[in-house]
Amino acid sequence: MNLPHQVTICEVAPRDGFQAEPKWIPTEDKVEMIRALAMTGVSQIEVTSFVHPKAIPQLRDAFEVATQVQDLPGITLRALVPNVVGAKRAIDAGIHKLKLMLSATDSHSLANANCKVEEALEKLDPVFDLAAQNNITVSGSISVAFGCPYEGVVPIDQLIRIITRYQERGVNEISLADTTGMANPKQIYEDLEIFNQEFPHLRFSLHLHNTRGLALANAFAALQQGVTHFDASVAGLGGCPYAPGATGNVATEDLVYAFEEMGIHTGIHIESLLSIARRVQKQFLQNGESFLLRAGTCSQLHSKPDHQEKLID
Ligand SMILES: CC(C)(COP(=O)([O-])OP(=O)([O-])OC[C@H]1O[C@@H](n2cnc3c(N)ncnc32)[C@H](O)[C@@H]1OP(=O)([O-])[O-])[C@@H](O)C(=O)NCCC(=O)NCCSC(=O)C[C@@](C)(O)CC(=O)[O-]
Repeated sequence: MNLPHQVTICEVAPRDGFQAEPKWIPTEDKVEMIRALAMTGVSQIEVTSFVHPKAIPQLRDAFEVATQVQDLPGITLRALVPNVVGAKRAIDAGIHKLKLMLSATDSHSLANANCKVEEALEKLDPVFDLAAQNNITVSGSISVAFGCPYEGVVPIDQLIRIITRYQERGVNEISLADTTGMANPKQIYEDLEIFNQEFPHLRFSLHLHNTRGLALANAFAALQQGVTHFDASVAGLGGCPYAPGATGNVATEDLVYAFEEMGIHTGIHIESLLSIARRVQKQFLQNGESFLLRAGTCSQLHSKPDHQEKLID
């Protein structure tokens, strides 16, 4: 089977994972978690979002968080931005890569960004110019790309229209988001086949939520279409508060484990990640799911049973 040998995973727990957490997480705890994640071998972390503090009160310390993690070596610091106000703050805070917030449907866009898709796209226009002036990388994104909790199936033409707009603005990478876990592997495979044909020079990445347990299968389908960039969230934290029924992202440890077992290199140390996941699970409320937290890795099963160890002692 023709699969990539290496993938890049962007850890999104500090943004997607925390954004809907109702209890205030002190800035120093957020910074500490980002620092711990940076030690796992991950190369990109979405550290926060620069959105309106009334929309996401938990991330109102975005500037402080971003400025306090500037010293992390070799880590691309990414932040989600919905418009030029957020982009300017993100750049001032030292963010390396902007991920643009955009929905595929008017209903989700109205709920999430207070305007329809066309207007949201227009609001992104000055972001491209600002990013270019500051030499900052921009990644496009499309929420509810594989199904919308308000409108159901999203016509492929609508996705192609949005991707075309991104391409016209010089975007090279587009993150396709399955916001409420409505995608299935066949759909992911077939949609990506079309996008790869229509946009051979664009890189598509996947942002999967595990709402219906299909995230790993969807990731596998994407691999078969050559996708090498994925988002994931430690302990499976996450969910968009403006998408009814949203639950956590695919757990980073599950994705890393699945890839590494297939011989696909992630660069991420699974045991370090699992120790963070255990802490996260204890510390935060979450609606995510992590199979590895429950079952451990297969190599953990190879340790001797208790009674044997006693006999040996
Ligand atoms: C988009 C807006 C800002 C529109 O909100 P709005 O009220 O329509 O904004 P506006 O442009 O009319 O401006 C109103 C005021 O807000 C200010 N403002 C304007 N922009 C910003 C900003 N960036 N940061 C701080 N302040 C801002 C602006 O300066 C102005 O201030 P005033 O002049 O009245 O004093 C708002 O609806 C918003 O912040 N939405 C964010 C919602 C959100 O964060 N959702 C979760 C993330 S998306 C997600 O989870 C999906 C994803 C990415 O993970 C992928 C997936 O799974 O689908």
